[in-house]
Amino acid sequence: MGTGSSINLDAISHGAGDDHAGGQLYVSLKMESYTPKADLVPHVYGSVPLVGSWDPSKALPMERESSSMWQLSFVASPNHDTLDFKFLLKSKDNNEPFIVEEGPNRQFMGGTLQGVTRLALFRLTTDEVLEYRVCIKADRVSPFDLAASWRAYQENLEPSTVRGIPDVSINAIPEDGENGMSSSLDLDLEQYVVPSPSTPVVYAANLTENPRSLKHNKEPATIKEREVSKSKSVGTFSPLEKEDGQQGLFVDRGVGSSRLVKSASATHLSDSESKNSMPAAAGAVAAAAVADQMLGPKEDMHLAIVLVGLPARGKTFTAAKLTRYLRWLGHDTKHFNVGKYRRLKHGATLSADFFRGDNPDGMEARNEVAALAMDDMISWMQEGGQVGIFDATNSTSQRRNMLMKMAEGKCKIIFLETICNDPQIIERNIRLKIQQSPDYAEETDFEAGYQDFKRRLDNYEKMYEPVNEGSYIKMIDMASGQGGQIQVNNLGGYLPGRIVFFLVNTHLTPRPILLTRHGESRDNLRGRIGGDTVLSGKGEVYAKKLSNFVEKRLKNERAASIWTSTLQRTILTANQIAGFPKIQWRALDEINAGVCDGMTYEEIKKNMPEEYESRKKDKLRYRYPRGESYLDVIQRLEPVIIELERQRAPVVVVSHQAVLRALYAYFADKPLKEIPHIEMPLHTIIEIQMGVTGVQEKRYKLMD
Ligand SMILES: Nc1ncnc2c1ncn2[C@@H]1O[C@H](COP(=O)(O)OP(=O)(O)OP(=O)(O)O)[C@@H](O)[C@H]1O
Ligand SMILES: O=P(O)(O)OC[C@H]1O[C@](O)(CO)[C@@H](O)[C@@H]1O
Repeated sequence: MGTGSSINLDAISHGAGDDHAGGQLYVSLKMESYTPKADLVPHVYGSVPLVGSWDPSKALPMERESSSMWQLSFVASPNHDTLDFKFLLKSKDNNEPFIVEEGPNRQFMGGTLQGVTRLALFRLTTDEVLEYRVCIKADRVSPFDLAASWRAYQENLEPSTVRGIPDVSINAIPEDGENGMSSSLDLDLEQYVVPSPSTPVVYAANLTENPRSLKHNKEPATIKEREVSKSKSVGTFSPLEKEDGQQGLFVDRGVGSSRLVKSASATHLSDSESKNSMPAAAGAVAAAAVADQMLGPKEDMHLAIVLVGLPARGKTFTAAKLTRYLRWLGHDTKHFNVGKYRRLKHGATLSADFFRGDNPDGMEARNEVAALAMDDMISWMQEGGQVGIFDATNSTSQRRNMLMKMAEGKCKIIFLETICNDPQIIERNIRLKIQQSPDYAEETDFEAGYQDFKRRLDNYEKMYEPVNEGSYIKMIDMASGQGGQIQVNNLGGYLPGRIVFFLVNTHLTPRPILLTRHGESRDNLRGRIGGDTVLSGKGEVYAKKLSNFVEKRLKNERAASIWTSTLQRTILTANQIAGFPKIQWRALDEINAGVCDGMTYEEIKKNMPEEYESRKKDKLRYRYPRGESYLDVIQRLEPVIIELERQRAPVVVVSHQAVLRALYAYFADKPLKEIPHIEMPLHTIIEIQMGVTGVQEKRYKLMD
């Protein structure tokens, strides 16, 4: 095969990461000034399975990047194994004819091309030769840029170079081929990819509340409706005023039908009311809600987390993540983004001048939309909402005092300031902003958008006053990957404590979380729930496939961990995975079916029809006699979620249907009421990709 002295290509430029830093190698093969010959398309074939193992019929087609440029890029670890390859021309959908370029094999080894980057010569006839310029580039960048570029590429379905981030598409090199060569990433996993049900990832601010003035403000027609809407209030307790004005405490501890605390005027909620009311949290959150409800001042029943920070400091990102966490715990939480209000009222193409501190019209307009959003949030709280996340820069004391005045007697404000001093992170954030923010969606010139945002940022920096009033949390350099710090002032209560604990454990380091049920068990075959049986033959096959998958998918990971429940079907499923520590979590055990454990659904329906009906009516809150409800499962999974957020290395979670529904719902931000009905098929891996732009998902079905 190809030989040649090893030289560093001029084209190789080391990108954002330092030479000694970790990170991936992005290799980009480009061929230009291709004048199409019939339907011949440039391909690459070579020594590893990804590129056909020298079989032209399995050559990898290059993608057209522009009218005259074709490209193929892949991710490799700096110490990847040698790749011998050649360009060839053939049609995409059949294998004849194909024309292989003249000359020796090209060889890519250890991140450098061996030999010079010669032209690609294709001999069509004895006297007709096509010449194409070839460019082979290898850049080393941090995982951050990988995640950011990949996201931008996915979202824009275009080479993300157009909007400022190096073009990256991930075509990995497959596993060991017959020639025994291993490679850094495995494209043959792609053959297992199945569609994900989740909606395409949307810019976080777009998912926030719309101004009430823009939608029908449907006031509940009668007191009764108002009572039911109140019963949506957060947590477990909400005062229910009956027609005669008497108070009854409504306690929902995740039990099949709402039970009322013994009280003189306790009244039973009608089915429609209990069914319609916001399913409350259970366990610790319920107990805390009782305490806060009974002991705390009225305004403490409603909490406003008011973001503070310069642009591109992660306010919206943090606000969206916190909203997702609190909703998953059963708190009625809404995210109000003032930028969205501003765009709806004043348009999305305002220049940096709108944000100048000496622009009276701009200042007035900004305060006006902030007050509008605050009014909406307070109105929502008065209808029963509990936690409002108020997302804006709120960058001056004047603005914050305005908000505190509006909140007096209505809700408790805690300021949450995000501070970032790392210029590289700020730079990356700005690039992501230009990529994703609706403010620049119509800006086709990345550089112009970038400069405008920098001017906007400069305008804010001139006016910025760090938080030093009231109750506040300061997150300082939490995104740098080296921990950062959190400062807390004048904070108390259960929920603020949970919020601080959550924020302390979150970070932005990109890493995958792989979720999978155990392999098919003997009880699955019999249709029996719960139990602790071993795997069926099919389940054992899955265990083997899973270990192969994990070995390939986590091949380049220095560290990872495997989490199972304490039930043998998950332990046996993970048994064959080698090389990573295994941890058994009792919290990952399947929902406890109590007296129904080991029964089939038919047997429950026949022998315990009232239990069967209760569960069917409200599967989220129904609790098996001497067993659990889904709300109970969520509560016991909260420490698992915190630990998954805290981990910086990949985690493989091997658990059970109900448990995985709850975990998946957290990452996919599914409403509580959907959790018990989420499709969670056997023998399928859900890869949750946690990264700088939020959560994405990919699914692999290894077998039926
Ligand atoms: N604590 C943090 N510190 C620095 N960067 C962060 C933090 N959290 C998230 N980020 C990153 O900041 C990027 C931009 O965040 P986001 O859009 O939330 O900024 P923002 O502060 O809301 O900006 P703007 O005020 O212009 O809306 C996110 O994509 C994320 O990668
Ligand atoms: O909430 P559902 O739909 O009954 O699913 C939970 C059930 O799924 C299983 O894991 C498998 O049937 C049972 O052990 C468990 O009770």
